[in-house]
Amino acid sequence: MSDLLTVEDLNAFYGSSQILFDVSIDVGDNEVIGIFGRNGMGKTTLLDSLVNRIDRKTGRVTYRGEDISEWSTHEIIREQIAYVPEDREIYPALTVRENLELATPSGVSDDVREERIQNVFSQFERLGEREKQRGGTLSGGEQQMLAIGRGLVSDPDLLLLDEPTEGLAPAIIDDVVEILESLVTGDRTVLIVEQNIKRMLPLIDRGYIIQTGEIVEEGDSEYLSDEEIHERYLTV
Ligand SMILES: Nc1ncnc2c1ncn2[C@@H]1O[C@H](COP(=O)(O)OP(=O)(O)OP(=O)(O)O)[C@@H](O)[C@H]1O
Repeated sequence: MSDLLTVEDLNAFYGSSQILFDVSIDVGDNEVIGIFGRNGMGKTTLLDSLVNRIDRKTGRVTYRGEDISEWSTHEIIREQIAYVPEDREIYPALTVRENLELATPSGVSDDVREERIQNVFSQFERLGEREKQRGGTLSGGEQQMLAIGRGLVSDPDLLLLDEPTEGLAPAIIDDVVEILESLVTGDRTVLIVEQNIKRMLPLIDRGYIIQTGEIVEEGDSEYLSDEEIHERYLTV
């Protein structure tokens, strides 16, 4: 399997605070990778660093063999890397369809845009049924679906998902896990950041655990299912 994304010795800073320390990870083509850790450990900062939404960083980020460390966020997103942030960033006053239309990259023809929106609707039927409903009136799970749909209309080669189950009621988490299951089957490459390791383990191929900005464990889903690891790094 070839590497799609490689991160080497990443150090990330907000102002004078260092948040990440020598983080190295790799993501192979078609792999589903998890990054797990408690609140405030640096998971979001890692994703933000990949797309350069951060004050300052050192280290190297390579995508398809090309060094993208110094690229702007806009240039990185244009390379088919879609980022679904934790706060979802949907437009509450716009309809589901308008949210999806706006997220489709400019330069895509009307036909292709429509095809991609229809693909999202066939993957997430509930969104199709609510096509004309405003984003802000959707349930938490549906808003997460829409946020992921907004990522998918760029037809990404790599999807970055920040805490898709964060802040959702348990029944809605079930829905989101189901959405993620349908997302990770097939040939998609996904990097998921989560606290909820137990729900994510069945979905991922491999994962990393991050503790105060450092990678402290890595392994396949079987290795990461060890309760001792959960107690040490994940249970609050
Ligand atoms: N914009 C910022 N300015 C300064 N410090 C920040 C900023 N964003 C995050 N931090 C700090 O960086 C550290 C890591 O935060 P980060 O959001 O990456 O953690 P996380 O593991 O994603 O946790 P959470 O689940 O709370 O999002 C925290 O101490 C946080 O306070």
